[in-house]
Amino acid sequence: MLSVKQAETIIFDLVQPLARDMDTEVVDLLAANGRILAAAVTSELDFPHWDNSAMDGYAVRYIDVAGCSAEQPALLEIVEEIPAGYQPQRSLEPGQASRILTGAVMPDGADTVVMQEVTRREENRVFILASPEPQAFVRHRASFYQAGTPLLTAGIILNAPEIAILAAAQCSRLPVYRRPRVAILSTGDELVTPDQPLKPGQIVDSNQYALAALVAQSGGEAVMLGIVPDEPEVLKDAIAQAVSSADMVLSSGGVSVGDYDYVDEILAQLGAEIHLRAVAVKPGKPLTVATFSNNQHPILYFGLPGNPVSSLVSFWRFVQPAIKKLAGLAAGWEPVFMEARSRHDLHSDGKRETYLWGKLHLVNGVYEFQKAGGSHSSGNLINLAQTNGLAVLKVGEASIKAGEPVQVLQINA
Ligand SMILES: Nc1nc2c(c(=O)[nH]1)N[C@H]1C(S)=C(S)[C@@H](COP(=O)(O)OP(=O)(O)OC[C@H]3O[C@@H](n4cnc5c(N)ncnc54)[C@H](O)[C@@H]3O)O[C@H]1N2
Ligand code: MOO
Ligand SMILES: [Mg+2]
Repeated sequence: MLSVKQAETIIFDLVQPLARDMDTEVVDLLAANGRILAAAVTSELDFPHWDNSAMDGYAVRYIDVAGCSAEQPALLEIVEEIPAGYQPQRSLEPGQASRILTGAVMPDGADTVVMQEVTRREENRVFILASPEPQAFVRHRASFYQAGTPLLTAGIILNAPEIAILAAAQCSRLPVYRRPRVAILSTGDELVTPDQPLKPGQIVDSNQYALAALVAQSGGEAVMLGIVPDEPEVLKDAIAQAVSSADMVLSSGGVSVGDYDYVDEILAQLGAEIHLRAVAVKPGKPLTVATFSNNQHPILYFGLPGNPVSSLVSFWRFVQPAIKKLAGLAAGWEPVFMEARSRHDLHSDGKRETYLWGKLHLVNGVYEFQKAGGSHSSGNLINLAQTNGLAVLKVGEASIKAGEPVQVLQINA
């Protein structure tokens, strides 16, 4: 059986990001929030656009005020008032200053700003009561960004800072990657939808909903294909349809060794290349990963285990990074682990890499891991509520004692 690390390498290497030339759409700035930029952006504007003042005060010539003090103030004549948004009309001559406000354009001749608090105004004259540093409080043109140089690179996620930068650069329509379409189907004769009456022996298809929520959170567009019975011909048609309509397919159930576990067999019949069938991980051991290469873009197929927690853990560990990479994210799509101090003794059988779900708490600057109470059975959904981390016990690591460090995979972040 493959280790988690080996499986991860195989899976992530199989993912080919959407194409920058074809798989994009142009959206308005606000609609770009959370999307992935598909082309590099440069601006023809310098930032700041002009030399301007960082303070409310007086624009001066440094040479006029160097060495002054409260005892021996420099006295300057005020020749103009420059609020933000106003183009200065006067150039400073020796002995002159301009009243200037934060963000306003520096007048010609001035090289330094003196903040209001170290001045005393008398009508159209100002006393400078302390010697500033040369060029104090001047934000120089292009000191933050030079026109024509790279502003934002392709493959980054657009959040509030990037939206602000793009607005400032007057980019109101942007090329972003389209969201990858991820088809989801649930297999099992025992499954019903949440609004169907439950007969004895039946259970509700919760995986479809959990996976759809996770796909959306990961930047994909979930295409919910519903419940497919454990009938090979029906399942075959459903998988074929899923593959032809999406960039990635997720099924849950039917990947173990039971009499009704048909997924692997059908994938083989449909001509898929199967890359792995099981991983030494708990929960989530039966995991089938296959590719269909009959399309322009290879379609990655994940046959997730049916147990509710197993399918989610497989998603968090392997599928989420794959969707983010597929979606065009150039960096930072990998799973995020953080170190925490365990609040409890954690146990595993040491044979498979084991993931225990719980909550990370930040206490005095240190993360602590609180294991969820109740059963850590892969069939128990209930105690997953409000968890945000999966503590990892490596193969051969049968226990981690309370107070010891543990690696925790961040989920639902
Ligand atoms: N003899 C063996 N039996 C099993 C093994 C094994 O190695 N040898 N592995 C076990 C492990 S580990 C897992 S995990 C499960 C995986 O089973 P399948 O992927 O084949 O899933 P199913 O048999 O279809 O269902 C398992 C379980 O999950 C429930 N389920 C299925 N789909 C959904 C859904 N959409 N929403 C909610 N719950 C779902 C299903 O009713 C079953 O209870 O196999 C073990 N067996
Ligand atoms: O590996 Mo299974 O996923 O324990 O339930
Ligand atoms: Mg089964």
